[in-house]
Amino acid sequence: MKRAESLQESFRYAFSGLAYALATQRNLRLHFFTAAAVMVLGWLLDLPKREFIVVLAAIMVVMVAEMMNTAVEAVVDLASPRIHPLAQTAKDVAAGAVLLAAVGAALLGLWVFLPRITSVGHQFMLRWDNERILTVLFLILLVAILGFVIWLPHIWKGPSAGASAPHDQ
Ligand SMILES: Nc1ncnc2c1ncn2[C@@H]1O[C@H](COP(=O)(O)OP(=O)(O)OP(=O)(O)O)[C@@H](O)[C@H]1O
Repeated sequence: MKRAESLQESFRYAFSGLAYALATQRNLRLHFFTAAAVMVLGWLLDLPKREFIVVLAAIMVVMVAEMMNTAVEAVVDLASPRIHPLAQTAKDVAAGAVLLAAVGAALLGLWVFLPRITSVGHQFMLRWDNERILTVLFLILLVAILGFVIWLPHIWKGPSAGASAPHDQ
């Protein structure tokens, strides 16, 4: 069995897992883009810190659930490449966990944002007038991160890239 020999190596494997999930799982990328949009909205609306943290936590829960779902799919495909009721249960329950997290996050998002949504344009102009450089830097950073996430599936050559592990499901 392969083991991480140092903390640095453990982190490298963890980042590799994150990159793998982002490169191969369309749903995770979708969550990622939704999260980016929600963050921009929160920033534009000057969301109070406490609410921002709660929204961020909900986003994290959805992403973690999606990654756990990917891990479950990989393990199930490894342990039971053939059709089996238990394999179905494992995959369905993992998918159900993602659904639950996503519905919870969506409800929380509506609760936090809906009352404020009408003032988005006005808030953007205010930000633009008061913090032009910050706004530009923030948007550039965001576009760079999103560009990287879009580009990742085309360049991904990490572990099990060619294997029959879950791919863009
Ligand atoms: N080995 C298996 N035995 C029985 N049923 C399976 C098996 N593999 C998949 N299934 C069924 O097919 C469904 C879809 O499985 P799949 O591996 O394609 O995941 P998915 O739901 O498409 O992935 P994602 O969550 O990434 O969208 C599962 O939820 C399960 O009901």
